[in-house]
Amino acid sequence: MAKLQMAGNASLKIVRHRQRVWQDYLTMTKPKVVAMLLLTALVGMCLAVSGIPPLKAVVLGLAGIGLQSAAAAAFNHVLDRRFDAQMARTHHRPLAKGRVETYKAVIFASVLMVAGFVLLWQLNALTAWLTFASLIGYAVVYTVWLKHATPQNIVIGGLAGAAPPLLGWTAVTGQFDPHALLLVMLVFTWTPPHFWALAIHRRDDYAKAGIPMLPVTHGIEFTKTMVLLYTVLLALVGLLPWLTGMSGELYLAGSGLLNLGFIAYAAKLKFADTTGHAWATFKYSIWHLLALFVVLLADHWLLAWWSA
Ligand code: HEM
Ligand SMILES: CC(C)=CCC/C(C)=C/CC/C(C)=C/COP(=O)(O)OP(=O)(O)O
Repeated sequence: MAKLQMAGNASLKIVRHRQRVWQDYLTMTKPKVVAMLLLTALVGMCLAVSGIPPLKAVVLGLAGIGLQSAAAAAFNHVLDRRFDAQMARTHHRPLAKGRVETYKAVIFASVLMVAGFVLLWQLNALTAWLTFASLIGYAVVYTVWLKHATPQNIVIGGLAGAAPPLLGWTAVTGQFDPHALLLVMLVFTWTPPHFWALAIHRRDDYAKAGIPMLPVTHGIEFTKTMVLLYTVLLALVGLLPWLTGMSGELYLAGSGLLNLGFIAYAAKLKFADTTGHAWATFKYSIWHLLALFVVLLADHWLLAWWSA
């Protein structure tokens, strides 16, 4: 009986260990961020055509962009492991804690990267190379260089995270379109208030790790002003899809409300509250982007249905 119980405990330990390993590898891919990137890519795919985009482009495109984004995130975990270990928010990460060996994480990220590239290559070379450029932009240019070089790091580096709508668009059409760049501009101007709200909340973490994020180099008050200015800029950029005729009135109303909400959060952060409101502003930014892209899609399909 005792032997049976010991064997049971041992197999339970093995199962728990396996679960932990899976969990660690999943964590390295930043799954929630990748899910959001894929939503923006999917909307890019849908807006690229008047009907429903071809299934092959959707499946291969999302899988390829998802794998390359996950690879970029895993490379970021590898290259940032020493800085992650110094910050309260990230010190428990698999590589920072040493639960996953660096060479295994590099192999994992490389396999995802190659698999993603091969899938996208089946669609077209433009999407494969653009996605690879975004991977390098985030995993190397931002993580290794920009992040430690200038407080404008996330503005410039944000271009890689803003690329998926364009990647989705080219996955379907195989060519550039200025309308796709409007979608990129939306995510690009959304990124600074998204990140700086969080950076205000986590200022001491970044100071401790010696990373020159804006609240560390220019102070919290200045960063709050920049958050507010970027939400206003985002609201203006948000008008462009409607002004250019890409999107209709449903988009105008929905994006208008969402952007006014973001301005209200940023204004409260700047004028009416202490830094305590920064976390709420960061959380709002995530729901804002999700809803903005759902509204873009709903508007696109409603317009197509209306004129069908
Ligand atoms: C350079 C650009 C960006 C920077 C520096 C940045 C930074 C961050 C950081 C540090 C977090 C973690 C917050 C936490 O501890 O909970 C986060 C969360 C998040 N970011 Fe960003 N971000 C960027 C761009 C983007 C983009 C382009 C997207 C999607 C289109 C995105 C989507 C998200 C989502 C969904 C979360 C929540 C993840 C979760 O709850 O696990 N971010 N971001
Ligand atoms: C192929 C392609 C589209 C690539 C883009 C990939 C990608 C995952 C972009 C998201 C940007 C992001 C989460 C930045 C945070 O990094 P951080 O190091 O500042 O944050 P951390 O401290 O939480 O790691």
